[in-house]
Amino acid sequence: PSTRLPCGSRVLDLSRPQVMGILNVTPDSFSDGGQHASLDAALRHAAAMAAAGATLIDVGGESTRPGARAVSPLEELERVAPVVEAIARELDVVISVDTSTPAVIRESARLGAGLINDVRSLARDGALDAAADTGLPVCLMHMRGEPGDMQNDPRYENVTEAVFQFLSERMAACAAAGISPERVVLDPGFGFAKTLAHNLSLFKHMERLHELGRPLLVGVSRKSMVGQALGRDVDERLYGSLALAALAVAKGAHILRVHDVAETVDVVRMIAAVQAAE
Ligand SMILES: Nc1nc2[nH]c(SCC(=O)O)nc2c(=O)[nH]1
Repeated sequence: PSTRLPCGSRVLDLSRPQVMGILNVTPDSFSDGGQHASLDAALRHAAAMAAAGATLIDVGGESTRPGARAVSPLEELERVAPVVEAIARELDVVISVDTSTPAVIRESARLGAGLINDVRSLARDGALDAAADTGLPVCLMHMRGEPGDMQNDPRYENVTEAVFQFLSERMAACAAAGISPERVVLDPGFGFAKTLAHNLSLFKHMERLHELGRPLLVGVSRKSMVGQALGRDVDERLYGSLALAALAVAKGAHILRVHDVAETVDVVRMIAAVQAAE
């Protein structure tokens, strides 16, 4: 695939791995404890992540951790829009908006977002058209069901093949809606409708997804797969998250969605130093 990804007014250089900093603007986000609910705190956090080397900031107004309660489109818009507008004004980063809501997709694009990141792969009514109309790239991610029920005994014959098939189908749906494959980024959806065994197997066989011919985005930072594999609480998952970041880069991932930007940037730079050697 081309190593350049146009993201609105900016271009992302995917010839090297890019780090996407997570900015939760939800009152119940599991790892930030909703501390970024206020706009200036959110902007300060985004600025710190950009300074640490994040080239994308992922703004999410809906917590999609297992069991999270639903948020109304208006409430989601009120959380997200001011933050997108402020970051677009203040920072030189690609703004990714983590949303499934057509109104938020449209308004965020108008305010300067450069990437639509929908964990539901534009399944909601109007989402495909909204994303198509923005002209922005979109990240499609594998999930089954909803955050409220997705962890109720998920089963797969072969989880990697199921993810491959799902992403292939969603890319086709995008193409049919006028979103060309060149605008698509793919994501295995770690932690969404998957057991630990599913997450580990999917990670092990992640290279299979390169056969779809699109950049890969990987989000495993501080997730339960690290917690369950190591027996660590959410604020003790840095080392496990960095191990997975390194392995994802080794497996050809293009974008890493993380909480701990500075640490992950050093992992990426160290790997790049070795790969650049004679
Ligand atoms: N594209 C993409 N978007 C995401 N949004 C979340 S929210 C849950 C959490 O951060 O634990 N995860 C992901 C992910 O893995 N990929």
